[in-house]
Amino acid sequence: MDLVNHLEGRLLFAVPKKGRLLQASLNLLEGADIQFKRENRLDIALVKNLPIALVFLPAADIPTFVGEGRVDLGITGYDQVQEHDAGVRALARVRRMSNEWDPARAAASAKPQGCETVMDLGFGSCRLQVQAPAKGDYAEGKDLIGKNIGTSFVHLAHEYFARLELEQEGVTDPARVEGRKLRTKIIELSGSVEAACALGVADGIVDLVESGETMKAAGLKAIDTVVETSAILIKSKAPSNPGLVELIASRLRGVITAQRYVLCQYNVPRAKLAEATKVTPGKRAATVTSLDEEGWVAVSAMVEKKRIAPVMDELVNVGAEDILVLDIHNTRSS
Ligand SMILES: Nc1ncnc2c1ncn2[C@@H]1O[C@H](COP(=O)(O)OP(=O)(O)OP(=O)(O)O)[C@@H](O)[C@H]1O
Ligand SMILES: O=P(O)(O)OC[C@H]1O[C@H](OP(=O)(O)OP(=O)(O)O)[C@H](O)[C@@H]1O
Repeated sequence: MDLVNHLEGRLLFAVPKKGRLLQASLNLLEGADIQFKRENRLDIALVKNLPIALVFLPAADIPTFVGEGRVDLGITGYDQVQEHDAGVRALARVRRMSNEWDPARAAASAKPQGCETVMDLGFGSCRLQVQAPAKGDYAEGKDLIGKNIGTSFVHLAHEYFARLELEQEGVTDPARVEGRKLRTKIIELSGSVEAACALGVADGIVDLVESGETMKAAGLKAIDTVVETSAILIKSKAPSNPGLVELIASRLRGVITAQRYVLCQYNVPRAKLAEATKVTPGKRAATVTSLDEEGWVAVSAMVEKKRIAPVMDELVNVGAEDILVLDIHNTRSS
């Protein structure tokens, strides 16, 4: 089937085609019952049960497609959106300074540009950090001013060092950051950035750190954080079907909540109810029902998965009995 000719009337939804965000994104789509079959090597898949087409793109390109309004929705890292936005600021500055810049024409091409964050998706958490050799003398970002910096995040690295250089010169005007000609040399690398210091290409790097294992193995240490990031859902400023965007967002929110929470049920003497519901206040409020046994009630409340063990300990101390913890398959709320 010629998929490109079947996109008419469908909401375009960009999903990372590989890398760290791929599997968690696919799990989320499955949880939201977005059904599709991706043919081998094809980067477009039609959703069977909704008027959506999934477009599989590199995470780094998704903010561009969504920001230009070519794709309605996308899953990518917050770091990638920040890098894209820093690139747009740099380009705008170059245009303003060249003859190409025509404010009237820019205002006339009025299609809203840029993307908006719909929600945090709760996975892909890591930090974009400035790193230097663990055994070297560089202890802070400013020690790397004037040095060689390897990174895939060239625009964020440029802005970071532009700020430091201006600070060192005592300049406080933030407008001078964009497009500043740097004394620091930013070297663009597309992967395995950590190798750059050991191989003499760079004095320091700006790259992502999650567990810190890659950084440690390369003999590096983090000396500053540029951006804290996690996966986010973004939408274009003028999506083709805002109602469908809302529906997808609501389904994804339901899946994420279900992944984060468990349902805790227990019986407790009515006299201890106030104490017990302080331990499990629920998302909005705990559900309390009377038991056949005089003086006892049953309580059920959602509890964050990561807190469930101490919560159960506290419930036992309060006098709760028959404590059950149940997985939540899916949730929905307005
Ligand atoms: N170690 C990590 N832990 C958690 N999230 C990460 C990690 N590394 C990257 N990410 C997130 O995943 C996004 C995509 O990174 P990833 O390295 O998977 O990209 P990729 O599309 O495979 O590109 P590349 O070919 O450059 O590696 C990053 O922008 C970041 O938001
Ligand atoms: O702190 P850690 O848990 O070790 O993770 C950090 C590494 O993960 C990412 O790279 P990835 O493995 O995705 O490959 P890449 O270098 O090709 O981008 C990132 O660029 C770091 O290299």
